[in-house]
Amino acid sequence: MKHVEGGGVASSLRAVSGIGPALRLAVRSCPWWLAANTATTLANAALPVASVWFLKSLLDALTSGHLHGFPPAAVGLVLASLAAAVLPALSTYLHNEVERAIGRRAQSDLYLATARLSGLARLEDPAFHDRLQLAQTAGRSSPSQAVDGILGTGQLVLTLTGFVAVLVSVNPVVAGVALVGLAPALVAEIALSRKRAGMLWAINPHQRREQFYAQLQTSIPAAKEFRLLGLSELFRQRMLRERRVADAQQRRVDGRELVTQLGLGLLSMVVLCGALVWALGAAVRGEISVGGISAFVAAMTGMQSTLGSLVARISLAYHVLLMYDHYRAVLATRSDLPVAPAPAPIGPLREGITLRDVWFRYAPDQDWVLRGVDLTIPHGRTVALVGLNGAGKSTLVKLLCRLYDPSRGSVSWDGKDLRDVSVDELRARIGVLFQDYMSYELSAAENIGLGDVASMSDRPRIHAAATRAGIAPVVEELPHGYDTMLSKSFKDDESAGALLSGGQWQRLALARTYLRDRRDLLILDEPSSGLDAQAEAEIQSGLRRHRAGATSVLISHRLGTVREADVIVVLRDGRIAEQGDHAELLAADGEYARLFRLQAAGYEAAR
Ligand SMILES: Nc1ncnc2c1ncn2[C@@H]1O[C@H](COP(=O)(O)OP(=O)(O)OP(=O)(O)O)[C@@H](O)[C@H]1O
Repeated sequence: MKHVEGGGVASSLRAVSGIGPALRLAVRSCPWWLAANTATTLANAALPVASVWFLKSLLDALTSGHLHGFPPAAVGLVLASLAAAVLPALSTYLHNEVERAIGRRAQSDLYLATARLSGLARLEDPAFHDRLQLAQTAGRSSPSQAVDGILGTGQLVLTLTGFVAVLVSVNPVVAGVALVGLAPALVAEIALSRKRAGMLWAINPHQRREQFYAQLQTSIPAAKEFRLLGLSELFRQRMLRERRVADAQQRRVDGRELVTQLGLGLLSMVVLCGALVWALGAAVRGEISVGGISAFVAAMTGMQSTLGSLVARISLAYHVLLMYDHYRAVLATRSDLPVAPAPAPIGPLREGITLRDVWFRYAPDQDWVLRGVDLTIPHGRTVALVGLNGAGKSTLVKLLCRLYDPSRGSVSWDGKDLRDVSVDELRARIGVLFQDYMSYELSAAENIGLGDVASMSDRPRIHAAATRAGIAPVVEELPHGYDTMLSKSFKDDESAGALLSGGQWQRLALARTYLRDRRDLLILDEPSSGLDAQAEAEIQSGLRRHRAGATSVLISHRLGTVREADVIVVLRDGRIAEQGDHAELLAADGEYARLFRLQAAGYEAAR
């Protein structure tokens, strides 16, 4: 589906076709508030014309001597003034309520849509990120602005019709000329809206980079290197450079807007002056009454300002719809992982997981990361993956979790291709500690409990997982034990914040993985990389017990950690270079033996 990037008639039509979905969203979000808001808007629309009409009747009654017409006109004028005093405030209140309700609903729908993207590829696409950023802003405000635009346009059209009716009753030709004279404004404003939407899309990558540089300068994780390496000035300059590029594009559109507005202002002045000259001439010739002159002048200036507002409204609504198109595009984004029409049930692992001639690259224009991998992970066994940096170990793990599909070949679970089973069911059977695990700015208990959301409040299980990962004593010493916030940004009086060391965070992440110990497949990608020697030894023995009889995949650069694995697979440049158990690989005297001796020599030399 092609979406609006700021130009072209087809994309404009697409944007306008967003009116229906925006209105449906509004109705679903808050039907009653919306109905009340619509009613006050319509009442507001009738007020200015009613006032002009009551004033005309009043003046005509006074000047013609037909005084029986005076009381109803006076009462009408008072009531219209009262309503004019009350309705705007009521309208603002209702409008804000509608805006909040739609914003909540739109935000919820947006994040439901992004959660449906079950793989990683879309989130790694920069163009998708640009769109997502615009969609986040547009999702919050555009649907309610679109409703505003429609209601506001309706209100102004109603008011305008009233003024035109008054003018036509005085002189139809002048009314027609005044209306036609202002048509160019609409065309020019719409063209400007399109330019502005296109500019916003074009500057998005610059704004994203600007935000990135800005956040870096105050981020806690970056603060040490920034201070030590003196990086603040470099990134401040880069931030400003991106800002200047974005500002230059904004300035160009602002300049165009300035010229257009000046031209339109001039045109509207000419039309108004012409009408006034006619009205004065007609009054001198005695063609219109005093009430008629007052109605004409009021209707003419009213029509001018209403037309101006109408043009601005329409162009704003158009701009909002162009932005809303990004929101619709995100909602319509299909998952990067095709969903099987009738997913096969996936049971507990009985035989094993098989990779058959698996080729994988992250994008068609990038190099292959895995090149024809054939591998079996038998049920109840531990398979270790080793190899140099960039060999493809973590990528293989991501394919096991179906975060990507292989570009060629297949991964199967007891013979069932992962593409044919439900991705949620598959992931429910896997426990993983990723190499780049998350450190959540939440309480210690939540950091562990997230491993199994259903057990978030199961304290005995959380304690058991923490004990197994060797982090329980540290957590118990924290100011509020398991309820301590592990953050300096979100602490409050009830949950004083504390920060952990790198190795302690790693143990906490391991505890989170242990909470999923009833799963069929356990994957540990560098589980002890940040741990001290004693901690590593404790973790090793814990892991040994934990893995006994379970199917697991273990990645580690410390070859001592993997020597007990049933099968050790050495990956080199995305291919399996060799596999076997520790003794077999040492006897083969290949890459593994070379790396193992290299590490052992390091320890020997240190003695
Ligand atoms: N999300 C990604 N997008 C594009 N390329 C990627 C991505 N992740 C990894 N790569 C590339 O894939 C290759 C293999 O990376 P991978 O993380 O699988 O290696 P690894 O064997 O786990 O390395 P290490 O031992 O350093 O953890 C690398 O060249 C890397 O640049």
